[in-house]
Amino acid sequence: QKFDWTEKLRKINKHVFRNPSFRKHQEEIINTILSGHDCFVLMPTGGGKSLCYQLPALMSPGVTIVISPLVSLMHDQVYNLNLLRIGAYCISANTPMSELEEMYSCLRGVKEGINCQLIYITPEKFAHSQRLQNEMQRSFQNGKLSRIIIDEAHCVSEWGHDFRPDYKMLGALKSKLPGVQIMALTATATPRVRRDIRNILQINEAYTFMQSFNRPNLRYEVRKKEKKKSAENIATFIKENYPGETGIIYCLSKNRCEEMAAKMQEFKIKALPYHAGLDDQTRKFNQDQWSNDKTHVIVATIAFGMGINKPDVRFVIHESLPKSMEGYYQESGRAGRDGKISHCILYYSYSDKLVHDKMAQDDFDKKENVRNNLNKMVEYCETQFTCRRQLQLHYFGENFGPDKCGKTCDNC
Ligand SMILES: Nc1ncnc2c1ncn2[C@@H]1O[C@H](COP(=O)(O)OP(=O)(O)OP(=O)(O)O)[C@@H](O)[C@H]1O
Repeated sequence: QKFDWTEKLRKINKHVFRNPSFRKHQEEIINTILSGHDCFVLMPTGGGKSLCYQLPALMSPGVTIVISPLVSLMHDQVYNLNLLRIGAYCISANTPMSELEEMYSCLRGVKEGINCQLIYITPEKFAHSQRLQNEMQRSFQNGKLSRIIIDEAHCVSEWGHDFRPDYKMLGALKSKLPGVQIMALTATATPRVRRDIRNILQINEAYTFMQSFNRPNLRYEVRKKEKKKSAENIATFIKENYPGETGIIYCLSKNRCEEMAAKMQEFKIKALPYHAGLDDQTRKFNQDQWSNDKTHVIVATIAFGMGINKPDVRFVIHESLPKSMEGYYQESGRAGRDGKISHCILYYSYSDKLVHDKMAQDDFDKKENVRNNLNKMVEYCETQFTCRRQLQLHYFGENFGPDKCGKTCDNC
C-alpha cells in the first residue's frame, strides 16, 4: 500500500540508513506508526526492530523517546545514529546536568544549534525523576513529543525472564499522557508475557506484528553431560568445529565460570570469565577483549546478557540446565546474528535440575513458577523424538511443524 510518505520513507531508508530495501514487516510497521496507531512488535533477535522506530522518528516533527533497559546498549545505539548524522541523546542516572538541560530544551522544542530526534532514557531515570515526567507531559501537551518507544518490553512482566520493577512505572504513561502513541518491542514473549505487556502498558488496541521466532541458521542439540569430562568435551567440540572462532559458554555459578575459563586455557582455547563477582573494570575488560576478537570464548553466568550484539558468535554452549525455555531461547539466540550457521549445544544431566530446585527453595513465592519453568526445560532436554525447534516455538505459542526444521536439530 502506498502512502503520501512512501517515497520519502524509502529514500531515507536508502540514503540515511543505507539499507538497500526493507526487511519483512518493517515498512508495514513504519506505516502503522506514521498513521498514528499504537504498535506491538514481536520479532526475533537481529530482525531489525530498531529501524521500525528510528525511521519514523526522522519523519515526525517532535522528539521520539525510547525507553531501553541497558545503558551500554543505549550508548551503542546513539553512537551508531550519530555516525549516520542523526541527532540522539542518551539519558541515565549519571548524565551530567548540562546534557540533561540540552535534552530538556529538545523536549520543549527549543532546538537552536541542537540536533535531536531521539532521546534514549533508562526506565530508572523515568521512574525516579519527577522533573523528567513533568517535562515529558508538557512536551506532549505542546505537540513536541511524537511518541514513546518501549524497547525490550518483556521487562514489564513479572512472568518474563528479565523483569525490571521500574518498567512497571511505564504503565502510567497512558494515563499521564492521554492519547500518547506507544510502540512496544520485544524479541521474547510467551502468550502470557504478551498479555501482560498489553495490559500493563494499556495498549490493548495496538496493532500487533509478530514474526516467526524460528532462527533457521541455528543448529540445536542436547548432549549428555559427563560431569568429570565436561570441560574436555566442550573443548573438543570447539576445536573440531570452530577453532579460533567466537563463542559463549554459559555456566551456573561464578566459581564454575572461573574453573571453566581456566580449563579452556589449558586446552589452548583463548577464554575469559564474565560474572557478577568480578569488579566492573575486569568485567568490562573481558567483554571488550571478546568483542574485539582478542579472546575467543567468554565463559559466563547469565549476567552476560541483554545488549550483547556481536554478530559472529558461532556457538553458544550451556554447561548446565537453563532456568527456563524463555531464558534458553534468549541466551542461545545470541549465536548467529549475522545469519550464518551456528551451534547451540546444551549439556544436560538430571542432577543439574536438582541443584536448581535447591536454589529455588529459599524463594518460596516464586517456587511454583520456577519449578514449572524448569520442568519445561527438563522435558526439552529429555525428549528424544520431538523436534527441538517445535518445542521452543510451541512454548512461544507459535504453530511450527517439524517439517520446517529441515533436520537442523539433533532429534530431527
Ligand atoms: N532493512 C534492512 N536492510 C539491511 N539491514 C538491516 C535492515 N534493517 C535492519 N538491518 C540491520 O540488521 C541488524 C539488526 O538490527 P537491529 O539491531 O535493529 O535488530 P533487533 O531486532 O533490534 O535485534 P535485538 O533484539 O537483538 O536488539 C542491524 O545491523 C541493522 O543495521
